[in-house]
Amino acid sequence: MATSTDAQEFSSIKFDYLIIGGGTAGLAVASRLAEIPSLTIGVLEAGKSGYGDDNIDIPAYSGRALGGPYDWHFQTTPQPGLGGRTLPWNRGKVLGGSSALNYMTWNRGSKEDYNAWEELGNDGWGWDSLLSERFHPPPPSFKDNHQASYNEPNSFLGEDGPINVSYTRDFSPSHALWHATFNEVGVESNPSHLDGSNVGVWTTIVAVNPETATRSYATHYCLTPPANLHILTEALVEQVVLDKKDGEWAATGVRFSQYGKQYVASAAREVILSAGSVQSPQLLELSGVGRADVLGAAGIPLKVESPNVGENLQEHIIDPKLPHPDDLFIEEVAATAYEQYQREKSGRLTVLPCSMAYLPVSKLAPEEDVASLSSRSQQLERFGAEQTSILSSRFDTDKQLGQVEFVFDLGNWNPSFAPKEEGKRYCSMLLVLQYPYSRGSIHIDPKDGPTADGVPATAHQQPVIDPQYYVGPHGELDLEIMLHGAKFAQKICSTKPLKNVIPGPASPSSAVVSNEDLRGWIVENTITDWHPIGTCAMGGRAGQAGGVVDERLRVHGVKELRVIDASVMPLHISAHLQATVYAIGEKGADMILEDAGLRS
Ligand SMILES: Cc1cc2nc3c(=O)[nH]c(=O)nc-3n(C[C@H](O)[C@H](O)[C@H](O)COP(=O)(O)OP(=O)(O)OC[C@H]3O[C@@H](n4cnc5c(N)ncnc54)[C@H](O)[C@@H]3O)c2cc1C
Repeated sequence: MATSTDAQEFSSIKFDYLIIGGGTAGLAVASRLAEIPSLTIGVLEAGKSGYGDDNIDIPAYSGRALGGPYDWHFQTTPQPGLGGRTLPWNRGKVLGGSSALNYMTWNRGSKEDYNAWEELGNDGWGWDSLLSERFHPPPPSFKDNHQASYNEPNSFLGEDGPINVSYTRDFSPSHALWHATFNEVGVESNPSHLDGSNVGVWTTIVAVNPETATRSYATHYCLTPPANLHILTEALVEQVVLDKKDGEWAATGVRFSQYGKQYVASAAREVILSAGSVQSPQLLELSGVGRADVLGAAGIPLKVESPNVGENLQEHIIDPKLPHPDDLFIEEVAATAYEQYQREKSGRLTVLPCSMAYLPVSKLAPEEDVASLSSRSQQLERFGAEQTSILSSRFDTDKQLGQVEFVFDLGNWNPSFAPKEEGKRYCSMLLVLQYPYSRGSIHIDPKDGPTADGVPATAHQQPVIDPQYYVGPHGELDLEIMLHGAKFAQKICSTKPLKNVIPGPASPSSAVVSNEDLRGWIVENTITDWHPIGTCAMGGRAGQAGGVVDERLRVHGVKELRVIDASVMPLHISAHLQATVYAIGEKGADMILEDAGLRS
């Protein structure tokens, strides 16, 4: 893996394009731009390379890197809607970014999710094949044994590309019960869940290369970088350098620090911000682009007033339910599992959560409740006519969109749950809200500056992350949808064949019966799904009044500066994010090359 930590040498290079953040989108952009040999590309990544580390590579070890040296260790502010709790918000501080930390699930939203972005005036962002993966089909017997089905021959899966996706080699014993249980309550298996509608029950594919049985992630875009691609690690970008060109602000480079020393690197063509949904808005604000009140309070001189920087934060949220498992677990012998993994690339260490189902609220709640939720969604004032119409149409029964996701996994996913019985093991039924109404924000913290000496807030400090979970009329709607989801999850856990191995509820306990109690349990147990978006959103027709970047991802009010990462999504999608983020990276790189006249 050819990266460098030589900041002195890096800052002496004359770059055409500089990319801030060597994460999921950033490395996709960098490697695509570097395909043009006449261009010189630089990437600055705050973390180290974790290439070859078992805690990143081995599928069943996913989760181990959370809270360790590859994590930014972010936290939300105390959330009134969660009883005052703060939530840890893990993000990857490592080459590959959050794609090195995630749980490897690989899926897409429904067709309507992307079409909604286009309907807002972001031309070119509708559902049209954006394939960035190389799919490895399983053998036919495997498909039947594990209900691992995808649509042939018209599958919307890539056949080329640096990211490899496949079915896991082995499955948890619980997966054999998953489809049948949903089928029993009338939910059909969906063999084409990647082709534009994810509604139904299915077996997910994952970002794992089956030949090596290891995680396939953004670093694989740049394993052997060409000579014109320079990747500097352990370099924290502190600011985008903005200079006046022909009377307008333009990005000309970045200021960064490494091991306590300050440097500048310059870009002749463009700077690209790919620091993710938490730090792309932070860096815009630190560079003088954002809300006047936020920048003023933190001591940052305002260059471009942009009211939506850091606003519009949307997050998927999880409620982990924990039924008692009976005989699902097989005895774990760690050393044997590791040996088997090394020898055969199979066994327990290749297992990931794969049991998925996405359902519309109309499958979870009585008709009158769905009508009431739809009507409440139309009365929300915040979103404007276009967004309100898109959001409320998600309750239409003919649309069949996956408003709530259900995932089953062995193990305790609930950090608030302390098992009462020593040695007792649990499994988790996760329910995940896909189209949240709650809107939060991420901003630089006025507490961090200006100090008494006039030093403003810096990139070394954590921004204020305030997702506003379950707050106000928007949040109440989210809570109601989660309530219906939680009841449905209880129904699934008490339906055969899953019921046969779950003797009874653990959390919520059997004492939690009324809606009121269940709402209380949701408030106490909701955690992040690590899917923040929207903080530098595409504004569509509304322009800067509706977002931060235009549909070609150019920052409003600043020339030669783009944002390319999860933060540009204007509305949430019903899916895990990485496939879409890679697609944003690939599409963003195409746009850069087209706009520079380097590709038609
Ligand atoms: C724990 C976890 C589990 C997840 N599970 C799944 C899953 O199973 N499936 C799925 O599809 N999605 C999952 N996701 C979501 C998905 O991984 C992310 O949405 C996606 O990777 C975000 O990509 P990004 O390019 O926007 O940001 P990132 O990949 O986070 O990249 C941002 C990069 O910028 C760097 N950076 C930030 N600030 C600076 C700075 N000032 N200077 C220099 N560098 C900087 C960061 O270190 C990082 O490398 C998960 C995410 C997490 C964290």
